[in-house]
Amino acid sequence: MRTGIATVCLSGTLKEKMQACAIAGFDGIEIFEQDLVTSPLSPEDVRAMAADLGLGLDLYQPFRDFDGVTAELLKANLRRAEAKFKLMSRLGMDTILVCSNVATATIDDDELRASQLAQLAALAGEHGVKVAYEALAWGKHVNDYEHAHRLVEMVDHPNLGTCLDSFHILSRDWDTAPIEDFNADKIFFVQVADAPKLSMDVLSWSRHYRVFPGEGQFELAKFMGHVVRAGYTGPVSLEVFNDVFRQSDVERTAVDAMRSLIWLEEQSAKWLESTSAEAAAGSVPASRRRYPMELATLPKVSEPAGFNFAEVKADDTARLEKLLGQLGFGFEGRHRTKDVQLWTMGQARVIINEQAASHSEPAIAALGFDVDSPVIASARAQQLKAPVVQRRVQADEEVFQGICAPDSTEIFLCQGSPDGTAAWTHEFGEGLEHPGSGNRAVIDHVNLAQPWQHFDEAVLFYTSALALEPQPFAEVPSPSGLVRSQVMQTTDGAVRLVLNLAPAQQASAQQAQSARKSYQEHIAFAVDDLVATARSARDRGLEFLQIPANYYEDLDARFDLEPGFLATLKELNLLYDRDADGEFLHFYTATVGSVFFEMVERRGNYGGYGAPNAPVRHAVQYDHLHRN
Ligand SMILES: O=C(O)c1ccc(O)c(O)c1
Ligand SMILES: [Mg+2]
Repeated sequence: MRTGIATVCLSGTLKEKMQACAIAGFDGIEIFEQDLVTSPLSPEDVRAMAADLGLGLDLYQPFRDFDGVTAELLKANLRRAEAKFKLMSRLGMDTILVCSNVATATIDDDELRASQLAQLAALAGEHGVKVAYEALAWGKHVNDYEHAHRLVEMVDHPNLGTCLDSFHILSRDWDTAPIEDFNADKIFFVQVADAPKLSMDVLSWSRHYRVFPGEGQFELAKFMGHVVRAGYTGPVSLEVFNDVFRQSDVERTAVDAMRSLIWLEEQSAKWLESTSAEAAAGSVPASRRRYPMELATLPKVSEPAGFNFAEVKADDTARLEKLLGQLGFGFEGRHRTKDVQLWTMGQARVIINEQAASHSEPAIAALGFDVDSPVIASARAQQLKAPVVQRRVQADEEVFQGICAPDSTEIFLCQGSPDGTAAWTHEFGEGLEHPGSGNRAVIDHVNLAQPWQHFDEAVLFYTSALALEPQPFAEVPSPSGLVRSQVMQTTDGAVRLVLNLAPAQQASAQQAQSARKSYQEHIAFAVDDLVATARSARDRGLEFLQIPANYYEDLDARFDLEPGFLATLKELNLLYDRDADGEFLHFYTATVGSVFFEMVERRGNYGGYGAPNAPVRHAVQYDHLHRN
């Protein structure tokens, strides 16, 4: 698959964008007119620079408001087009994108449109240029890709084809299956963009909220599958208008973009395989049909089987130790060579890193996941451009495969074991009898704070590298703003990550210096009997997050709880939720540095996180932060 990206996706000057695209490994780019017009580089400079960088200049765009106009306007439009064709010859480019008319079209007549497009194609032919006609979702008369394709077929000129842009097609919910029957020679270009499903006017949605494939909710593998089956072999190019990406670090965004295409390529191959197997079921055995477009695949991984460990950092290590002890964790000792401690409760393993926490580091420094094959999982992540974590290891210590997540949490791919134990724990606590409390517990979920400019990147990272499935996101009200919360989990719920986009902080001078510190992160542990766990923790002096009395009144109103049970919840600062599948009890500890813990009990098949209680938690924590 030939990969591409439009310069409009990125921040910086044309030169910076081109360099970042080359570093990220793109085959080619689309030059957005604005980027050229505002550049000090001459067209010849751009052409030479692209050649030096090994970047193809695959598409010049956009050319607007050409078709369906009066004879007078057509003349002016053809003149305007010819100027661009001449410019393209200096750039060494051969394909231009022409958008369906959104502004100046006054005549809604396919015969007229076809004759005007035919004149454009003839002129383009004289300049060796190919015109890719694209139906914008908000085009005045042409806003459906099949309509654009029909016009191209009517004109039937070798210099006129269509551009398929997934956004314009999927935002309108058009069926993508008819693409398969398109004549591949008439598809000149393919643009891909994903987007969250939003209800707003489609132009605003398109210009501000597009994201890279895998970061939104469109069925892009299916779209691409149809394109591949049509026999298309040209560039597959990202065209993502996004307010955040346009102001983020250019090289980093280009890598995120490249990751999305590598992932999409694999997903498209999978979609093709699964749908051709379906079609062939019962008749000929499913053979892998070959298509003219070669689709690369990645090392295959299945979902992680569980959390292997979580590693936390805080300035006040002693307070962290105290908190874990009060929760019922046992101290398993220090590492033989590193400044870390191991605490366990059942199969929940927490490492306290005693190195001073820097303000730019996340409170949850590392997470270990149980996978079938750490080497294969690591190879996959690296092919998806995940940076590798370098950690010192001694000769006799377990070597972990580590990769770095976008929020700089280190992700370790660990060998899972059938009984849930971990071999590396022997490196801790020489001479110590293992004093773990014997209570059953596992890491239930981990809540990670995401810097606002890397949220979408994180969703794609965990989807593509770790095979977690993004759930529809929620917005949780908190005193400092709405917190966007996105659950990423395995099908069986054994691994659940909650990504939180913290609202911009109204930072005091001190907080501004340590912006990261105001993002809190937490680890939740599941136990069998939450009330008993809470009572023991209280007896050991645990500092619970104090829940306001109003909460319990509201709880009673909503659920009509048995009075004794309600009194127990209130007495122990427990939170409660119930849905059709089961019940959920949980409590939170006070925060140390920027990390806190949660204890949960899931009853029945409750699969959520106590979302209705999240605003209470945020409000109480806010109160604490601003009181101290
Ligand atoms: O928003 C636009 O105007 C616009 C321009 C060019 C494109 O290829 C496109 O998809 C949208
Ligand atoms: Mg487009």
